[in-house]
Amino acid sequence: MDYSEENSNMQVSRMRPPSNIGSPGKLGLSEMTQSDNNVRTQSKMPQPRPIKHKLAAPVTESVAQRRKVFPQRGEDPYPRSNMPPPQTAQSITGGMSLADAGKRAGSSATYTSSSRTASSASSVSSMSGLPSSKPDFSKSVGPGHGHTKSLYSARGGQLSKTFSQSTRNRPAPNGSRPRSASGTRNQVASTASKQVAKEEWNEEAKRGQLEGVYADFLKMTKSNFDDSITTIQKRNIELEIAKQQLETSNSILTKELDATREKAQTLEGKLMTTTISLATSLDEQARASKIEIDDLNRSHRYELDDIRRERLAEEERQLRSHRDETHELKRQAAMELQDKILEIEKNLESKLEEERSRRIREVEELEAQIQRGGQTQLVELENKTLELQIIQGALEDAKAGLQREQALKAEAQRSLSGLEEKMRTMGLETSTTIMSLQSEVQSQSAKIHFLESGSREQSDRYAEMEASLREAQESAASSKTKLMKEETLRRSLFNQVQELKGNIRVMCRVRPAPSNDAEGQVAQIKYPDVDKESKEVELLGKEEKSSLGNVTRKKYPFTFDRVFGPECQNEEIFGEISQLVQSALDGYNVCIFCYGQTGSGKTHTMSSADGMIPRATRQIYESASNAKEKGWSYTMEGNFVEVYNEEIHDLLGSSKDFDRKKHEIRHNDKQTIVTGLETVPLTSANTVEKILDSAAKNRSVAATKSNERSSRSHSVFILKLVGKNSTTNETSEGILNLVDLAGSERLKSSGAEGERMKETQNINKSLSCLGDVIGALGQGKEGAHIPYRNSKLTYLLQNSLGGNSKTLMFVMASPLEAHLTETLTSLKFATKVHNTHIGTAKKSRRSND
Ligand SMILES: Nc1ncnc2c1ncn2[C@@H]1O[C@H](COP(=O)(O)OP(=O)(O)OP(=O)(O)O)[C@@H](O)[C@H]1O
Repeated sequence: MDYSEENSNMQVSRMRPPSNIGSPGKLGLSEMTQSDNNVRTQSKMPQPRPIKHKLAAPVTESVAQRRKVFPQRGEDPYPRSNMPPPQTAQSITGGMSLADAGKRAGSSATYTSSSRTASSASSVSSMSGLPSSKPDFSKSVGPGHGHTKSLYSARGGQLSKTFSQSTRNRPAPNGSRPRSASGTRNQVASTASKQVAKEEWNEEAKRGQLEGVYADFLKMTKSNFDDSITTIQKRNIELEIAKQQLETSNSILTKELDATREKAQTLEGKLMTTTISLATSLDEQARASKIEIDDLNRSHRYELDDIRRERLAEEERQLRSHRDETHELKRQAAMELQDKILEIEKNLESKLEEERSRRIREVEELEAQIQRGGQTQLVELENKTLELQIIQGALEDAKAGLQREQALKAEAQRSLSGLEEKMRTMGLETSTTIMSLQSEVQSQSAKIHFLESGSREQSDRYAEMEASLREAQESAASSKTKLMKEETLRRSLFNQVQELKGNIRVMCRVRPAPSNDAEGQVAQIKYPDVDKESKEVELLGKEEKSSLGNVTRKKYPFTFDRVFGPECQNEEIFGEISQLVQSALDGYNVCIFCYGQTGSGKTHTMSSADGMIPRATRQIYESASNAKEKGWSYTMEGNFVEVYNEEIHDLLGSSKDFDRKKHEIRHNDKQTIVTGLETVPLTSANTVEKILDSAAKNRSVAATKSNERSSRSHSVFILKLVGKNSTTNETSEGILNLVDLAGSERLKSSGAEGERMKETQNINKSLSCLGDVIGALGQGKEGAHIPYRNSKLTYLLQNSLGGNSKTLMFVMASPLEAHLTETLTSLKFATKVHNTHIGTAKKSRRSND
């Protein structure tokens, strides 16, 4: 390469060539090294191939960073650990500290590789004309690159050595060139300028000198070049070695990479196998787990089912025991209540009885006393009168005697005076006679006096007796009045007892089983308190077989005001209701009805020869006649009707008129009037029997499946009782309704069809209306609507059901197992009625006072 040629194209440097060319110092070598690097780049020296692609980037980054000045890179002068150590800088600056160098240069922020490069490049280019913009290999592999350094350090100490050498050979920064280098250069320049000044005028010499200088410079340059070439060759060798090392390491690394890849593949294979086996085992595990979960679920379900079953059984058991307990408690409470009521009743009854018997006793005693007193007094009076008469007679005799005596006395006195004269004449002989006569006169006078005093005593006694007789008569009159009052009190106390018993009372009667087995088996019916109060009845349901084969029977316990077993006769039953019948006489509206299915014994209880109707009328007659003594006189009249298919028929009329004659029910001033009815006055007890006979003939009887002689209508016997007390001027109006209801069996069990079905429907409708009326009355709301008008039966009984009346219901039960369902239905209905409390009854009684 011809450098002179090259220089001719270059701009002429105004700088004087260094005079000290022949002794190239460290600086010159250093600068050349930099230039050589550039030259090496120009001569297409093989660049060290980046080992890894990743290595290229940090190099560029390093270059870019190095191009920045400190202020651009921040205040930290050593942003990276690969910056040249301060010691190196110090050595470059000739023992001057970096801070000192900065101060001298006037800038503290020019210590950058780029400035160093630019300065060295420009100095070299200005001297050698080499382009300075070529890439600098040393920069790319220099110490500024931490990664590279570390890599190279790892690969071999030689390469590291080369780099450090390269670092050491690097020129100092432009602004802080070392004193030695600049001094040398200045010395050379001043020496040259002195020589030029001396030989200014000697051009030849000057040219020769210049040529010599130039030749020296060339020599120096050449030697410098040679040195540089040697260095470069050495460096080249080093680099070759480094390249070989790098290639070796590259091949090792490639091998390692291959091995690693193989390993990776193997591992991948293994991983795949492991993954597959794992997946398989996981699948198996999942399947096993699923099966296990299924098993667990199933067992859990079974357990749950068991627990649920157990819980249900437990709940049922508890419920049953609770129900039993509740029932027992209720029963006990009811029993206690009933006991209390019974006790109160008994107390009241006993008190009443005591009071009544005491009063009666008193009255009887009084009457007896009066009678006794009167009689004895009369006897006494008679005796006294007799005595008086005797005394009067005696008195008369005494008076006559006295008169006689007086006449005798007068005669005696006359004879005495005659005698005195005689005595006087006769002397002393007659004085004794006179004395005796005087004593006789005195005795006679005393006798007269006595008789006179006895007569006064007798008349005093007579007056006394008359006074006591008057007293006795007055006391008898007051006792009679008291007795009347006692009767009124008795009635009110009796009514109180009735009220305590309840204005709606329910009694149950179980009829006896038929003698033949034709009607089927007898149901199991128990009477738990038959020996005590006879208020309970318990039905045992049909046999039920549980899933475990246990045979059980359901118990149906019921409690009423009284329960009559099959052996009870009508007489005993009437004993219980006779007091209620008495209430009708006392002015109350009384309603007694029999309820129950067909054939359960309603008609037998109510209308048979010794049923409630004949017994009630008989009692009423008796009571009415007894009440006569107490001043009461009664008029009684009866009606007998039937309600059939919501029509009223007069049972005392002609059956032919049933369809022709329409009867209407009217309520007038709390009285019920049924138009067009035959009213029969009850003048004797036997009249009732005639009435019953006539009614029985007329009564609608139809054959049904349930009972061949079943009554298909409700029959109502109405007895009006109007009483008047002539003594107290009181009046009373009571009504006794004795109702024999139609059979209550359900439509389904009756098997009725056609006309019978219509009958059954109507019967059921009116019975259900009766239940509604009782239910509405039981609610006890003042002014509440009571659905009397919903059926003919309830409308007819309007004044005998509720407020102003006393009601008694007989629920009749059949003992047959075939009738168990119907019996239960009847008893349940009766229980509802029994649980109803109807307000206090009021008697229809007026006082004329
Ligand atoms: N307590 C009893 N003692 C004896 N026999 C009875 C008794 N109760 C009912 N009977 C008899 O049972 C049969 C049916 O009785 P009853 O006619 O009184 O039943 P019922 O309920 O009035 O039927 P229906 O609703 O059809 O009028 C009759 O033969 C009756 O004599």
